[in-house]
Amino acid sequence: MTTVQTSVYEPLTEPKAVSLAVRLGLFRDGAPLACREIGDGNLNLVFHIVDQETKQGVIIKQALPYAKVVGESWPLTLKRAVIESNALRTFASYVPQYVPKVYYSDESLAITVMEDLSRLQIARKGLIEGKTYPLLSQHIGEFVAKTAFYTSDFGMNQQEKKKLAQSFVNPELCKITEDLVFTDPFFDHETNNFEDELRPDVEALWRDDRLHLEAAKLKRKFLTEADVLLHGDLHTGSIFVSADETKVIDPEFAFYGPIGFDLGQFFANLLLNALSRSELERQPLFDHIDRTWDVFASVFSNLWRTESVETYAATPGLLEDVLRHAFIDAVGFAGCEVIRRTIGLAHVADLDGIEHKDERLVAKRHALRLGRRLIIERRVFTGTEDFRRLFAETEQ
Ligand SMILES: Nc1ncnc2c1ncn2[C@@H]1O[C@H](COP(=O)(O)OP(=O)(O)O)[C@@H](O)[C@H]1O
Ligand SMILES: CSC[C@H]1O[C@H](OP(=O)(O)O)[C@H](O)[C@@H]1O
Repeated sequence: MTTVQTSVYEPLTEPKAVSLAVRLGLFRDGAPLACREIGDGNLNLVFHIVDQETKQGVIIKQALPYAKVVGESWPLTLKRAVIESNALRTFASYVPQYVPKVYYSDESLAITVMEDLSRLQIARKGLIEGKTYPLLSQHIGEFVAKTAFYTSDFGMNQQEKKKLAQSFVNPELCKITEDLVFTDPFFDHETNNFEDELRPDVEALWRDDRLHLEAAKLKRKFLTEADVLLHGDLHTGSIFVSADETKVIDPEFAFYGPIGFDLGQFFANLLLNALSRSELERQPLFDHIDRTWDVFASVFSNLWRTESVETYAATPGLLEDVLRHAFIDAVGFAGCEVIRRTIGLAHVADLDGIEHKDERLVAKRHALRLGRRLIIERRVFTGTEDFRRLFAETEQ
């Protein structure tokens, strides 16, 4: 991986980002450059630098030595920038059409210089505006199927896979997910954040032994199953989209984990958007869940049958077993994500943006019932149509 180490770390400012872009020769000599810090995520700085004449831009993303959303009291490794640029390059070797081009990265400065995707829109924003994006699920299904297959023990040399997995050991970022997705929301923890009116509903979750057992099994999978290279945070805020193009960004949580995790996060964020919509406007979200799974299963199965490097791949029943477990796990992981985005530290604009408080509380209570049953009843799911059924059953 071509990540260079040149300078001493310091957080960039807009003028310093411009100087860096000039020093790196990213623009023609004398180009009139404008720069804005546009980061709206929880962790990093993102500088958008544009040549005002040609309108061509680049993105310089820089990790801070702490989690931006909390501040310096939450130190966080700068190594996540290397993980992010290496993950983008690894994904690009399988699905270049679905990730931004990485032009340059520097480990000491914790920066990734990449393609400017401003022509597209962040999927979460567009979905909140009611857009539907007909190709989103086909593209994400293919992205997940190809990256999962080609980084698995069935799609690559098994010794090389172990080395690749080593290079993506990502303990600090995984710990964030272990805590914020799988643990804190299920207990009375200081990171949780919810409206006072939800307290009785939340306390019921904290007392729910059955839920705890199933959440614990899912967390154990996340901790122990080094199956495929995951994006690790595949929510709709990590996807740029238009009517015909899809690009996945922000894989700083990448690591080797259970195959169903990315699918589960994506399903959950579609469900969170559905929770913010009226009944008549929800169908496109469920259609996206159907299509994501169908495309994933079909592309993954085709690769398994035609390109597998593992002798046992042809064993009748094995592929079906892998797909079945990926699906069940995805349902459970989706449940954890729905719950944590409702009462945990990091919320989503889909729910928090519901202006009328009573409506917001109705949607959030629905989210908690839905998340709980996704976790507990994941094994009785026979297909993606069960998301519709459970969504309707948990409405009241
Ligand atoms: N390649 C890109 N092109 C254009 N805008 C980008 C690009 N990458 C990130 N952004 C902008 O910066 C925001 C935060 O980026 P993200 O990678 O999600 O940061 P964080 O890691 O802090 O969550 C995105 O929501 C998007 O608006
Ligand atoms: C303290 S990190 C909280 C939350 O933020 C990350 O998302 P993003 O980088 O896209 O803002 C991730 O989902 C973490 O769980």
